[in-house]
This record gives sequence, C-alpha cells and structure tokens, in this order.
Amino acid sequence: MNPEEFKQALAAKGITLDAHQMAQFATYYRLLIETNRQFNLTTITDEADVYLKHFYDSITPAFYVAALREQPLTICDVGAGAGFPSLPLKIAFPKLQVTIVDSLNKRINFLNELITALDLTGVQTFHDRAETFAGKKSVHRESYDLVTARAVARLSVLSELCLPLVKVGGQMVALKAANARTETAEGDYAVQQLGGQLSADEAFTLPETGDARHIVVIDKKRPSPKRYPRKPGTPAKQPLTAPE
Ligand SMILES: C[S@@+](CC[C@H](N)C(=O)[O-])C[C@H]1O[C@@H](n2cnc3c(N)ncnc32)[C@H](O)[C@@H]1O
Repeated sequence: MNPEEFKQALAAKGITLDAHQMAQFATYYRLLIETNRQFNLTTITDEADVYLKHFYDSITPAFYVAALREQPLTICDVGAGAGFPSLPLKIAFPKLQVTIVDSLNKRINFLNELITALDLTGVQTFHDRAETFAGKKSVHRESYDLVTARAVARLSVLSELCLPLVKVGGQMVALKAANARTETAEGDYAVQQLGGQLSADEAFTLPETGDARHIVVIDKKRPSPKRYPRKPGTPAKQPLTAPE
C-alpha cells in the first residue's frame, strides 16, 4: 500500500487525510527507517509495508470504536514501541490526547524526537512499566477514556496491564491477529477480575495481504481491585486464570 493507496483506503472508511497529515506520515516513515539503522524499532521497513502493516493497521480501531472519532478523548497506549497504534491515530485525529508508556527507554527517546519532528501537541510519553504506571497510588490509574495495546501480551496478561488505567465507563482496545478468539476465551476470567467485560471482537482482514485481524473491545464496568496490577513481571509469569 503506497502512501496514495493508504490515503484512499482510509477515505473509503470516511477518514480523510489532508496534505499536512500525509506529510506527517512521510516524516514518520523517514525517521522510523533512519532510527531503525541505529537500533531495532521494527522488522518492517519497506515503505508500502510500513504504510499498510503499521500506519493503516494502527488506524483500524477507528473503523469499529466510535469513541475514537468523538473528541476530546484521552488515550493511553501501553507498550507503544515505535508509536503503534497511538501516533498514527493521533495524526489522523489530531484532537486526541495521547499518553504513551513503554518500558524501553530507547523507544521513548525515539518517540520524543518523532513528536517534536511532527510538531504534535497533546502527546506525553513515560518510560515505565505498565505495572507501576497503573499502580494503586498513580495519578494515571483509572483516568483514561481508552487504553490501546498492539503486540504487547496475550489478553489474560494485557488486561492486567491495561484495565487498571481505564476509567469506569471507558474501554480497553486490543489490536490482535488470528489467535484473538482463543485469547478472549482464555482471558475472560482476568477481564472480569479487573472490572471489565468483553464488548466486541471485530474480525476483518488487512487489504492486500488478507492477514487476519481482530479489534477486541472491553468495557470497564467496575473499578479494578487495588491489588492489580501485581508487581512488574508477575502478570506475564502468572496470568490470572480461573481457579480449578
Ligand atoms: C512487540 S513491541 C510492540 C510495539 C508496538 N505496540 C507495535 O505494535 O509495534 C512490545 C512493546 O511493549 C513494551 N512493553 C512490554 N511489556 C511492557 C510493560 N509491562 N510495560 C510497558 N511496556 C511494555 C516493549 O518495550 C515494546 O516496546
């Protein structure tokens, strides 16, 4: 998907990008590739692949989550890495207020340079682990309308990292690939424990490749118990599962 095809594919979904936004995506691509020569940000480097598998893929939640098009909205992107999905969403929907948390400082440094180069306002970054960032004394806890995550952990783990950050009445949005249905079944207990409820699992395929994708939406119904998230590393080592 070249840049023009990217623009047209989004226009077909009712998302229009002007020349300034297209220039921002071009700068994003250039900086991603330049920085990727110094340290690993992505294995996807071909321009058409980046526009499809990073930029377009990151914007797909807006096809299904109406709130993303309603502004103002606060989003926290857990484990954003090189900025996915939150920065393509921010470029497409400039009024979004975006907070990024990632445990790898090199990636946060890259994001800070990128945010300056793209002249984005309303984006803040934190070098932290989600387990501490969402801790019981944190000002970030239960404060975001939406919490997004792509390629960070399976749902049973991810819900412990993300749901404590979501306001009651807000949503967690996970971008998933082919195994989403297994993950939602396996993660249901954790979701419930953390005050969430599965609201939608939207299945679709990426244009051109036909790769399976799911947008999994979890509604935050009740506050997350204070004991979650557990200490860094524990959610991944001992995912919440139903007692035998
Ligand atoms: C595979 S990368 C995915 C990056 C990006 N979301 C994407 O889709 O391209 C996973 C990212 O999550 C971060 N990460 C993993 N566990 C984390 C945690 N507990 N708290 C914060 N960041 C975490 C890693 O540092 C890494 O940048």
